[in-house]
Amino acid sequence: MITINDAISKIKASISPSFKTTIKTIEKANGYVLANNIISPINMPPFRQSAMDGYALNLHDSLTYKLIDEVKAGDPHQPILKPGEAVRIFTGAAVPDTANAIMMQEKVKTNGKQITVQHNITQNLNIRPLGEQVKKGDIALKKETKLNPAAIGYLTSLGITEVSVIKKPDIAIITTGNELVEPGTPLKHGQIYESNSKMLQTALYGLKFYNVTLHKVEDNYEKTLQLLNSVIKTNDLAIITGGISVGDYDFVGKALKELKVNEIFYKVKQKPGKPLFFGKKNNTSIFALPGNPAAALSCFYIYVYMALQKMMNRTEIELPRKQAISSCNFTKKGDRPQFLKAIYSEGKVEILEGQNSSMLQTFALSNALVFIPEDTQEVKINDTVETILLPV
Ligand SMILES: Nc1nc2c(c(=O)[nH]1)N[C@H]1C(S)=C(S)[C@@H](COP(=O)(O)OP(=O)(O)OC[C@H]3O[C@@H](n4cnc5c(N)ncnc54)[C@H](O)[C@@H]3O)O[C@H]1N2
Ligand code: MOO
Repeated sequence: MITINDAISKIKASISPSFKTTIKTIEKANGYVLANNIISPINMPPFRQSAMDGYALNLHDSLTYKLIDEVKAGDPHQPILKPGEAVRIFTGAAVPDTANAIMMQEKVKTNGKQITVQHNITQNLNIRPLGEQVKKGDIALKKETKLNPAAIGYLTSLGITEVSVIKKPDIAIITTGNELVEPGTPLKHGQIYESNSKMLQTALYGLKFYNVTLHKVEDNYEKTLQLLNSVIKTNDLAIITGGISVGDYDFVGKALKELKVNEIFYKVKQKPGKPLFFGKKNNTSIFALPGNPAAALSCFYIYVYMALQKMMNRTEIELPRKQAISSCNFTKKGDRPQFLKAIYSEGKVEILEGQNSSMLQTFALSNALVFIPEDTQEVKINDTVETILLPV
């Protein structure tokens, strides 16, 4: 049995960022990481652009100008201004080459075809220069930038419609157990509804991993072997739940051994999630999470989350941790370090009742896990505790 820190270090050391790339249309690229530098195909702005509604001027020594024309946003024409001439102009419109400043209309008095500006102005005032944001041929966004809505807007403003990004992993969720049935079927004695697959799929979707397939297998060694063999070959990540403990019908460990999955660790000194397995075969990472639903989800957030971030080459790979003030007392049973379902708000955290790893009701109310280290037995009101914020 290894420590939590060892387990975390081993996962970090065994997963390298994925270099598989894929092309995404820009509207589907949010959350992806760029596989290459994006070179701007145009200047942005593509022309000298007015930043104000007002008057474009060809500056001269007097404050009075002769109004000769008008340019609206989108107009293609370029009036030619002599010194002392002005054109009416609007925000976003192309500034004529012969104009060298814009005066906002609030600071201009008009009198028919004559206008008077309130004071002298400097060259290029209120003109957004050609290529001010990015120049044609320059790097618009660097390789490894994670795309967000602003990036999608920015790249679209450059006329870009698709991008090459790091492919997100293909993920298989495999649930195991004879007792598991789909909701919709009445339960026979001894059966329960299978819930881990939907729970983990939802957690993955919440993290924007959508290439997820669901598989289930009964407690049968041959079938487990066959299924695991095929999903490991065709996915970047396999998340198995159940069948990893020591019971006579827990076949996952035996099957992984038979398939020559390289065991990186099995069993972590922690509660919940003691029988956690992590291994690799070729480039596929394999987690076998305990079947108990709350244990499976805790392990997902503490370990699988990190593996996913590492695959995506992200810098922040663990969930954020905060020191928080406990609003309740808690006594730990046993010496395993514990992750406790909790509600965090504004620096305070409440450890909830109902921490059993088979129970999800408490988890459903939680937005955090409080970490109690091995050497702490007791938490008292107002003690500071380490709190992991969940992405919920
Ligand atoms: N003799 C020992 N027994 C157990 C130990 C041990 O150290 N010695 N460890 C216990 C701990 S801790 C855990 S956690 C569980 C893990 O067992 P498995 O990973 O083999 O999981 P299962 O036995 O298959 O299932 C456990 C529990 O979870 C329910 N389950 C399983 N899959 C699902 C699912 N997809 N949806 C909903 N519920 C699921 C299953 O029915 C069981 O109740 O082992 C302890 N035993
Ligand atoms: O590790 Mo088990 O998760 O305590 O129920």
